[in-house]
Amino acid sequence: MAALEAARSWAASVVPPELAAAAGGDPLAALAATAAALVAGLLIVAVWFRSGAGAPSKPVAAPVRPAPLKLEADADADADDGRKRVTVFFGTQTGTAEGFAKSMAEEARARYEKVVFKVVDLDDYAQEDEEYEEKLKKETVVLFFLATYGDGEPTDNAARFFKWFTEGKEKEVWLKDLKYAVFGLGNRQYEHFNKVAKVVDELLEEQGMTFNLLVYLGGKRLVPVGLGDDDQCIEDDFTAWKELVWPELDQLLRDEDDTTGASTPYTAAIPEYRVVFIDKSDLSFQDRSWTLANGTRVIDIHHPCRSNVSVRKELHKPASDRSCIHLEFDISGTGLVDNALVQLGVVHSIIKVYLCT
Ligand SMILES: Cc1cc2nc3c(=O)[nH]c(=O)nc-3n(C[C@H](O)[C@H](O)[C@H](O)COP(=O)(O)O)c2cc1C
Repeated sequence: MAALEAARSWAASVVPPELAAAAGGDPLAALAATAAALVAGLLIVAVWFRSGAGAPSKPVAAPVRPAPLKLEADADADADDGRKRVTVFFGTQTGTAEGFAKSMAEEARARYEKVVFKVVDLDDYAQEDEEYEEKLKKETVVLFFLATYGDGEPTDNAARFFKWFTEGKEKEVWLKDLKYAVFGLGNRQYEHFNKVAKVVDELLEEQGMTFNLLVYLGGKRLVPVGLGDDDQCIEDDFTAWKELVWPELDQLLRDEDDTTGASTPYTAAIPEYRVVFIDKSDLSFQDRSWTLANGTRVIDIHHPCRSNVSVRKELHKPASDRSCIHLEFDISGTGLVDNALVQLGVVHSIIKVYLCT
């Protein structure tokens, strides 16, 4: 008891009277409460530091392209079951080429149900340089989607392949059977527009040529290199290039008993259009649109409106026996789009159509 009294009188000398009053007038109780609060505070600080929240902030790493997801349809892509196979490679920095490669493969799977399409990051294709040759020898049809960066450089994930492919030894013998098509992703504002795609396309063609000339006649390059330009609309470039590729793939991938035909789910989903060529002087076609009593103009299949063709380009070379015409219709002023919104850039007044045979 004497010790307790001694402690209480020492506490009274160190604890401020207001604090002792808050603890019911007992300076020892006030001191105990203060010590408990201090210990609890220290514990909270210790836990906070352990959790890392109090650690000095680390430098933020540069964003890294997320690892590509393995597509479900790729799961059986390596199985040797006698099915035809197409490998779709991509070299990308910000994902556009990867997106195009996946979209192409997805559409192709619907067109050619019996064929295996595999989408591959060029970096993942081979761990060692020698593996590129080993694996490419087994390919029969490949599609490349390659972006160009910097001073005409490949993307990070295509750099190792590009170095090996451009600096490596002669490849003509094993390239002889490889059918290929290259789509480049670039921007015309840069000096080396689509350089990587152009180089890969040319090397593939050149390196197999000697052998091709000797052994058989037949192009290895399925279509001219696609030069996607994101200064304009790169999606349109991709669409136009695809229209050239499908007829070539039809020849390579369709079996004789294949009934899916070119009218695959993709084309079936597109509404049918009737193309009517009219003479400028034919006044009966001048205007069949119909205006309601309230002034609303009706435009439908029975009441078509005229629009001007602002662009007409044949995408095939003159030597080709096929045709793919890129048409652009300017529908401003037809009432199909609001001109004010067109002026603001909210909607487009150009409709692009590809007429291909
Ligand atoms: C920093 C930078 C450098 C680029 N350099 C080139 C170039 O030299 N040549 C070219 O054609 N395009 C160049 N481009 C355009 C890209 O290739 C184009 O945006 C492409 O669509 C990107 O594809 P990705 O998203 O698959 O990486 C460059 C773009 C950036 C941002």
